[in-house]
Amino acid sequence: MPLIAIEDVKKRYGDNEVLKGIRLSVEAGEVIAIIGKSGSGKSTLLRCINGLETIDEGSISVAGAYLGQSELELKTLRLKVGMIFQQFNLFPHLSVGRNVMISPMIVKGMPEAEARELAKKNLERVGLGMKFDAFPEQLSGGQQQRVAIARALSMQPQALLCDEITSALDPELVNEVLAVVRSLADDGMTLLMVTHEMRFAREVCDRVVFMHQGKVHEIGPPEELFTNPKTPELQQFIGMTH
Ligand SMILES: Nc1ncnc2c1ncn2[C@@H]1O[C@H](COP(=O)(O)OP(=O)(O)OP(=O)(O)O)[C@@H](O)[C@H]1O
Repeated sequence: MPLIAIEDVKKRYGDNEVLKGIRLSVEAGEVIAIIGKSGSGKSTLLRCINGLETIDEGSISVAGAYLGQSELELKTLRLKVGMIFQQFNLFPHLSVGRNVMISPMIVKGMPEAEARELAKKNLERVGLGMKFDAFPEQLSGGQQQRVAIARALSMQPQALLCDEITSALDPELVNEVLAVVRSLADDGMTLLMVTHEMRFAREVCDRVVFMHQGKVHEIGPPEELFTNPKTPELQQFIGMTH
């Protein structure tokens, strides 16, 4: 059974059908890049998987739990799936360590000492063990995004959804964040990434999903999609990104 099963998902905003029947199965440990033009529905798909948006038709399940409409089901789902955004959204008035500790304490009722140990471990995992007591404004954008990754990891998710997590960074800071994502992939984390980093998609991802007008237009291993795109839409998209 796949870790994430997306079946015939449709999503509308008013008359605008943004997702037009998405089917996608993600196995545990898979790393998937989602690419496509602006407006093709990439972010909406991630937000639906995390339960930030409701779906109009179809079903989404994560580790056997279905994304239903009830608050309890939503909460269960959100505990299984972490999400990282383009903006880091750290609490400016809390130390880095507290930023990472706060969700497990509040959402899971984890005792403070345990949350502190977990935060230390996850900050070390993203190379920021020494920044535990620093404040977000004292960090570079790349470091802040790595804190956001540590914060997502502190919820011990079964999958991480990354929505253009390097797009707000200066070019010289992109690689340090991608290196952390690469190490998570090496450790077996299931990752779904909306990304414009085609080289990263090629090197790190097991499969690439090309979305076009609310549908999965092409899907396959990166070497296949990038070297031998089947549709004119993907050929054009690849041409644009080179
Ligand atoms: N909250 C919303 N209300 C109304 N329409 C929305 C909303 N969110 C997204 N849309 C519309 O849904 C479509 C898909 O948007 P989405 O952000 O998923 O695309 P995307 O492929 O992620 O694009 P980008 O690469 O620009 O982020 C767009 O036409 C957008 O205007």
